[in-house]
Amino acid sequence: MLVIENVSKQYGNFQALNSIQLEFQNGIYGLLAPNGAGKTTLIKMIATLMFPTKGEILYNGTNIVALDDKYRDVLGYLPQHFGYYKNYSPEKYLFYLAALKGLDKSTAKQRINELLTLVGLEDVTRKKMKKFSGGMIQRVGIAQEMLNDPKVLILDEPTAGLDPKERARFRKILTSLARDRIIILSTHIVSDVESIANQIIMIKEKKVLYQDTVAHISNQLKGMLFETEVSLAEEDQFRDNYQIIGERQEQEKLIFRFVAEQRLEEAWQEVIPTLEDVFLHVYEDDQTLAGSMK
Ligand SMILES: Nc1ncnc2c1ncn2[C@@H]1O[C@H](COP(=O)(O)OP(=O)(O)OP(=O)(O)O)[C@@H](O)[C@H]1O
Repeated sequence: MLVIENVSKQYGNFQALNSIQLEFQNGIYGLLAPNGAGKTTLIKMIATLMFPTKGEILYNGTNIVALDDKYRDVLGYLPQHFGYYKNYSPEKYLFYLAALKGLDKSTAKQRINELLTLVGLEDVTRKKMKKFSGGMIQRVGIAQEMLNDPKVLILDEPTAGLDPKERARFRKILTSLARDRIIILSTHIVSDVESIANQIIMIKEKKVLYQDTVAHISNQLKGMLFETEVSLAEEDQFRDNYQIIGERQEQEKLIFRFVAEQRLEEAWQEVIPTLEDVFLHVYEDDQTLAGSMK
């Protein structure tokens, strides 16, 4: 088990995270927040690339800094951008990394074969990576992180630049890996984690706002989310009165999806809230969201 115990992080005078308290068991955790909320900071501390200003991170009860190499042996970390040799094939690249990690040749051979099959690259093991798509490179990244069979696998915005099909494939691979390890996936894209995460962690104003299941978090807006038709003449007033979460135009009418304390009009249709609705609701006033929606 991994525990983040009252962790704060300060960059000079700037506080990036404040009293973060989290617990991780085996399974997938989606760290979901807009850019700039502190995801990378948190992830770098879990990966021991940075240290908390206050508090500590414990793996099975011991501070990860004290565990040192023993912790790094069970850790896999895929950063936002990872370096690889374009002219290498995945097989050659993984052999090279396996040697650096001290795996013997026959263990490495078997493991690399298994991993390249797991990530669906078995037909291109000897092709140069310079010809690979973004999704294929990310799959090489996962294989690379899995070489030492980590018990804590951390991925920072791993789906950036992937198309929907590649994202779906990525989710499937992670699900297959989550049975016997902790997977922490940071993203600002709700659909990356909505269907696969056992728990979602949302950070707001430098603190943990939620650590809960998708269903429980979505329920936060139960009874408060509606859709209704609004004429163009009523549009401005409606926008002033309610938080609009989504909108579409149908013929001459606008259909708004919005939050209100309770149902005030017969015509309002109550709708079932999704994680995306809660995300948009929670981060509405967050200046960082503007950047993450680009
Ligand atoms: N080395 C640093 N010195 C000063 N401020 C920093 C440093 N690193 C990050 N920050 C600030 O801390 C805040 C959190 O940054 P962080 O990179 O953790 O956010 P994030 O949620 O991961 O966003 P992104 O996805 O854009 O990386 C931001 O306001 C950022 O400007």
